[in-house]
Amino acid sequence: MKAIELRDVEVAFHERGREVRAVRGVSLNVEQGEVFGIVGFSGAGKSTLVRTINLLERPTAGRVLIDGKDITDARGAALRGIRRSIGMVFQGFNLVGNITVGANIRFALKAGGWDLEHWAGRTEELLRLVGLNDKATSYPADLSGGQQQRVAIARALANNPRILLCDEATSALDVETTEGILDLLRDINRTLHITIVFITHQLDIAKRIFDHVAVMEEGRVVEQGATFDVFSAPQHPTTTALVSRYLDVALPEQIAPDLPEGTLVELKYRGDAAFEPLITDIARTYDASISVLHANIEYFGTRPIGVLVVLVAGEARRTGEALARLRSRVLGYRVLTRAGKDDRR
Ligand SMILES: Nc1ncnc2c1ncn2[C@@H]1O[C@H](COP(=O)(O)OP(=O)(O)OP(=O)(O)O)[C@@H](O)[C@H]1O
Repeated sequence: MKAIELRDVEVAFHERGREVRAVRGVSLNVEQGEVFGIVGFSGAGKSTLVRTINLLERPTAGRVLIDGKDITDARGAALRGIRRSIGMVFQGFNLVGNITVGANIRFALKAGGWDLEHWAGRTEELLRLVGLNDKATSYPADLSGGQQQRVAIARALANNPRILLCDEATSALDVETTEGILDLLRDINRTLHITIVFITHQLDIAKRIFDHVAVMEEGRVVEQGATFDVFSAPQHPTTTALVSRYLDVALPEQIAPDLPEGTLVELKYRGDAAFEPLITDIARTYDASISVLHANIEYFGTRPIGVLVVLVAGEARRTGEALARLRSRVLGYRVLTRAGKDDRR
């Protein structure tokens, strides 16, 4: 079942007589219970698009459906109800600084219409869920960035939302803290069955938790699908650029000039296919020498994408045939120059 459906959504801003079309005719479906990612470079329209889901940004055109119900024109009490059923967390945490962690959460409970008698119990329950049971009386400034984001997540979950929107929720955090927050979000997604929409420009986040992903560029969704499929065989130049930035191998320049003669090639392949036998086979068939200089496997969810850098040497014509054969068997093929700079073919 679809938790979120966007149909031909447009958002235009008017700034000093100029129109900015931040979102241009975006249609996408987010299934109930999944983690859906939106990736793209800065200014692509990701935040604006996600803000249409809870109508923080009202579409200029198009429709927004939540659980099959068209909410595009909701106002007043109906709009407040929708906002309560959709939690949101931001890069900058957005906690109120001069009140305690507990008070920040009670704020959300009050807005959600909870009876006073349930506030204490619910606050404790939420803080326990995010692993901060002992922090109710602390102030946000006394917590680490990761802890502050945990409070923001607890607050966003206060009113039992069915959907959680995360806008660059880990971008202000270091790698280890990010991992903790991503694990927490995955747990919340699995145990509470909350659908998550997560914006990021970082592929290492995308590969860890997204089930499906949409790639945005200049207000449009240029590619979408299952995360592994999109990133293992990108179709659009923006996706290719995102993946390349993440997966490309930079050989240390000092070893490159010392390498023996031959062609240096970077290969990308779906890591579930056994690749080593193929290399041995090609080397034997074309009487070429193929040495593996670098091998790396990156997991997207449970599925791997492999990156290899090989040096192919031998008699020129046979080597050319070996390279052509290799190229026909991989997802990505790139000839590297000795200085480590690429020479795209
Ligand atoms: N309130 C606004 N008024 C005018 N223009 C806006 C407004 N909000 C966003 N924009 C413009 O819309 C475009 C998309 O912005 P948006 O923040 O949605 O992109 P983004 O992909 O989330 O970028 P980032 O990753 O940098 O946050 C940008 O050109 C931005 O300047």
